[in-house]
Amino acid sequence: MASPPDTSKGIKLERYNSYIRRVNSTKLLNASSKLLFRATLLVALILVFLFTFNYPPLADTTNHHIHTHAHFLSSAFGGGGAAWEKQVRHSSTPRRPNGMSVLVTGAAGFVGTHCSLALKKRGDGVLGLDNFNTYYDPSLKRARQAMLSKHQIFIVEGDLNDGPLLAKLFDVVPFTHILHLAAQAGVRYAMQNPQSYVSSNIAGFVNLLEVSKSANPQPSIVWASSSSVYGLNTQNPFSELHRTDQPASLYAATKKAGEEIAHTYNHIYGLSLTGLRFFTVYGPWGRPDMAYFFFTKAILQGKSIDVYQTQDGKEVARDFTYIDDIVKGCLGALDTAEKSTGSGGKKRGPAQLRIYNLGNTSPVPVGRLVSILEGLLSSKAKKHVIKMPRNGDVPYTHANVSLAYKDFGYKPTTDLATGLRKFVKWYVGYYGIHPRVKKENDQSDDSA
Ligand SMILES: O=C(O)[C@H]1O[C@H](OP(=O)(O)OP(=O)(O)OC[C@H]2O[C@@H](n3ccc(=O)[nH]c3=O)[C@H](O)[C@@H]2O)[C@H](O)[C@@H](O)[C@H]1O
Repeated sequence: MASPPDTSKGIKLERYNSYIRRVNSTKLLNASSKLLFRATLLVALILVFLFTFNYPPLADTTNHHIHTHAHFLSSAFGGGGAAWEKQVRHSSTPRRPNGMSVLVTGAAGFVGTHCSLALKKRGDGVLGLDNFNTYYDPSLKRARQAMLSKHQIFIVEGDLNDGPLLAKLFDVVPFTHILHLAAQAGVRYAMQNPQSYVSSNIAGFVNLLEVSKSANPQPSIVWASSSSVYGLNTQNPFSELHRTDQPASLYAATKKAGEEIAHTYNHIYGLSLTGLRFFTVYGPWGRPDMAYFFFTKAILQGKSIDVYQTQDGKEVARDFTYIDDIVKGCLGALDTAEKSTGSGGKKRGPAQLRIYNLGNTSPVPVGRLVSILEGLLSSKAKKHVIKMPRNGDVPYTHANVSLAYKDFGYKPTTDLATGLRKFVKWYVGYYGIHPRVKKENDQSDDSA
């Protein structure tokens, strides 16, 4: 009889194999938990990094971001996060039927702040963009930002030259309009820092147009040009038909370049573009680098001011235009802006291309500006009358606004004395000054 086969070796082998399987599966488990741990650590590190640098900032109150932003500008935009996107959407959503959704660049600037408020008050959606640069006191820009924030207007802190950031904004919001006011302003500063004009007014504008032409839908764009484009033009009052090929400053040249660049993007991509030539805009929440503003400060401090006159001893004059009139002009231009005709970078037909003067139609000599301020501040200015330095200034500006009147009813209504009274009232309130400001004829003023 054949003996039964010996199975003891097979059983031993089977036990050994199952032992090996157990050991291997434990190793596998350990390896995968290590991998999971490392991945979690990496995600946590990325999150800590993003929150530390707060980019893009959620609610920014310090100057710290001016520097961190510069650091990030060269790198690609990293995405905004859900809370950030919610703020962006909320701010830009219109609250009236057929309301606009407007991206306001330079929203923490003088004209940007006033226009943002006016748009929001009538039910349009407004998202601000501003780089809070230090060309003039950024704390004034922060104060404007705080005022806008009270009206549920969110300002994204970023630069026009940050392509990924702009693209992200257009991903999140289908803007119907852009009110493009961000720029390097100031005529005389262009001799000190020419590159900043090229960077903001040319490169930044092109970047904005690049993103706009690729957007779907393409927005309609209204943007700030300048009375300075008339340069050495001698015909008066300045009409949009007059020559603008003789700029007297680099500032003017970059604004004129903007007008030509607008033509190109309109021609190739069907972008609807409206340029507004602002004439020396002044008023509450204004720009400290402008003469009416720093004259006020100097007069109150008893310091001397330089009052320019032309080389042949004549008075220099400006068509000073009050901010509320400019805001009406900006809204009128937005309301009459036709849709862009292209989409996703392709033109589908001819689109609107416009240029308008927005001035006051009533030039006032700088000497008269000073005497109005003296009256309002009850202080004598220490005037130092000098020949206008060769710094890009022009002797005289005077707007013909009949085109803006015809197309959107633009009609300035504030004379310089009335506007300066409102400015001085704001100035002394904002800076907490108690001068001997005249009280008579004082009218209530809602400032912004
Ligand atoms: O319309 C514009 O497109 C520009 O308007 C504004 O430029 P300007 O009209 O030059 O305003 P602003 O500097 O306030 O000088 C006012 C007057 O004071 C004279 N002026 C100036 C300085 C000084 O020390 N003394 C003086 O007499 C000076 O000669 C001038 O006659 C904006 O700044 C500019 O960004 C742009 O938007």
